[in-house]
Amino acid sequence: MLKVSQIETYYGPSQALFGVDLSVDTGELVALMGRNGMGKSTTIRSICRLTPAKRGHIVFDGQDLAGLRSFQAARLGIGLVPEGRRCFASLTVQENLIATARPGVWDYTKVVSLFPRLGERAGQMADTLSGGEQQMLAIGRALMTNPKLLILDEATEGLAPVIRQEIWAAIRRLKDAGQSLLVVDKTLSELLPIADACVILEKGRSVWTGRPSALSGDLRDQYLGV
Ligand SMILES: Nc1ncnc2c1ncn2[C@@H]1O[C@H](COP(=O)(O)OP(=O)(O)OP(=O)(O)O)[C@@H](O)[C@H]1O
Repeated sequence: MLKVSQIETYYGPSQALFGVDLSVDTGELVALMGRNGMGKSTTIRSICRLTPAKRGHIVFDGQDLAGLRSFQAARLGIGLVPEGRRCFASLTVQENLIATARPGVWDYTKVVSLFPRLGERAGQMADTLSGGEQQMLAIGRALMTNPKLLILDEATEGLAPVIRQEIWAAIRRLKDAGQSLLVVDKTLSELLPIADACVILEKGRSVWTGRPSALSGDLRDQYLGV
């Protein structure tokens, strides 16, 4: 479904990615890992065409993304839950969800059944929600676009344990339903058991790809600092 080959990405003159390879097959959950500042968010921004790669190729669902704008990548079926959530503050929960709706299996009723709290808060403005509720809204909003691939960037960061559990339960349900997922998250104890493959980034390069079961203690020490 997604094949990223040797991408190199810059912020102005400053190079952040020096050659990242990764792929996500249909129905797979791929964990994108690495310490702080190693290039995970930049890889995601490159895939979504928010910070386009200068070199290398990204092919999604058979189409090369070169030259596309970010909204066009979204239209092809790449759904992003960005770091920091970015809900529409001046819209209600229901309006946030309906604003991005596109036809498919995910609709308002289904999103609210995944996150009942969103249904309870349907008429509330997004900026009055707790951080955890905003995160659920960000995931729900991405699902409303009916993405072929859903990308989650640190979706459980900084949340209370009980809320994190709700979000992990939702991610597991999505995976069980066959949703293709690319996930960045530091909670490896939750992420690894549901990942089909892991890609480790180090200084803007993909340095290891494999099954979670092959991720040895030495690799974790060397690249993840855990
Ligand atoms: N807007 C920006 N302008 C300039 N450099 C940036 C910008 N955003 C990120 N970088 C740099 O790009 C590199 C990769 O950062 P990136 O945010 O992709 O890493 P990350 O693995 O997602 O880290 P974290 O886990 O801290 O979010 C870092 O050296 C970072 O300082």
